[in-house]
Amino acid sequence: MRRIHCLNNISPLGTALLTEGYALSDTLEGADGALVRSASLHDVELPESLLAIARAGAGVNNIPLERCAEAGIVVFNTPGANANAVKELVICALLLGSRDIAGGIAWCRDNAGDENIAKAAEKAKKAFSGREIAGKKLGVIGLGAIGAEVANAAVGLGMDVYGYDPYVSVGAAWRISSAVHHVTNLDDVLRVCDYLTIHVPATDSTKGMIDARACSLMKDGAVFLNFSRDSLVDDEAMAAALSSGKVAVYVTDFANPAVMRMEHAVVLPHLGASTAEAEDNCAVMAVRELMDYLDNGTIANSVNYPACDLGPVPEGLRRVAVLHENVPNALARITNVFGDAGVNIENMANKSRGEAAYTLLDLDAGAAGWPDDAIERLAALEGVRRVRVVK
Ligand SMILES: NC(=O)c1ccc[n+]([C@@H]2O[C@H](COP(=O)([O-])OP(=O)(O)OC[C@H]3O[C@@H](n4cnc5c(N)ncnc54)[C@H](O)[C@@H]3O)[C@@H](O)[C@H]2O)c1
Ligand SMILES: O=C(O)CC[C@@H](O)C(=O)O
Repeated sequence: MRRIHCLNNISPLGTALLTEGYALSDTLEGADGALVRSASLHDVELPESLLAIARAGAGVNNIPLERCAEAGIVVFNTPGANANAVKELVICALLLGSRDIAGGIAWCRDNAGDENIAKAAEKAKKAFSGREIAGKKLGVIGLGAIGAEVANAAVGLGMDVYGYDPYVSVGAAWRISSAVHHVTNLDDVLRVCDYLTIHVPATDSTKGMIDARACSLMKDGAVFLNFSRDSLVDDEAMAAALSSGKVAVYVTDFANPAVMRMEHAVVLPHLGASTAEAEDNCAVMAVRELMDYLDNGTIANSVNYPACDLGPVPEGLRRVAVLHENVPNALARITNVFGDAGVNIENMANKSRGEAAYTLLDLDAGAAGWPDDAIERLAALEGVRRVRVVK
């Protein structure tokens, strides 16, 4: 029985896909796989039993990717599965940053007991007037699953869109409307746009990307949207930019004590992916990735190991999966273990990604029989992180 532990609430549409041979487990201890959303695993001890973690979502900054890779734990995410949900909220945020909708709603609530509220509203409304987004310039920083959708939707709303992403994938580039201006320098986007929205992952290199210098380059009265992660924006710099009027409104999906003190910040409690549809999509994709890895050794959409796929295990063969370091001679050492034992390698795949590598072998032991010590010998090889008989 394979045991799966959910570290957050995961849509039942996903967990219902767990077939015979799988069971949900109440604890991480003893689990083969884990499903997670935003729970932080940085300070969590990961049990020896754990083979894989699937993040039902895009951002993986809550998971210690390197520690997992070294321990032979494959981490997956679900690219694009919640992009539409985030795009829709970003469009809403563009409007929240343009019209004082939040102020207007608060005024109505505050005057709920006034019998003459209709008349009073006509007088009060000038305090909440705004501007239209059509015809304005929008800068989209990061053109992956979400950024590309935001850029295209904004074009549809009549905005003049500028996109910046030095690492854009070919697939994402194909999805971007030809009306989006391609900008190769972040400073240029910051300088020309009335609205800016950031859709890059939170990593060491993107931390504080929107700092005092970036804010100083923005147009006076720019509107900045952050639906990626709070670490991308230097809170002190943003507070100063809001106080001086450099930034008119900061709409962020990430509540923290610093942003709660900022005047002109519109703060949401991480609602970007909180739709039934996105939660279902992410859960279904995460469970499928986890099961395909546990059942067949297939890796698709991992963020710490290379993609690798030999399909379902052929009848009569034994599949062995080896997670190892990407070092010279690793493959020869692995295949020698079976050559020495007279086991035929019927099919094989070997892929690498940075310092990590993965080898899948479909084996036929034939008349010689399965060598009892093969797994121990593989596990003892230099640079091998984990060996598993998949089937
Ligand atoms: N608010 C929410 O609920 C919510 C939901 C989903 C995702 N997110 C956040 O949004 C981020 C983006 O999600 P996605 O699905 O679009 O991911 P994605 O991987 O499809 O896209 C990220 C893009 O950022 C680009 N990029 C990386 N570094 C960059 C840099 N320095 N400058 C410009 N571009 C850079 C990459 O090339 C890639 O195209 C996630 O990492 C996550 O943190 C938040
Ligand atoms: O699970 C969530 O609610 C948020 C997910 C989101 O931040 C993501 O990175 O996909």
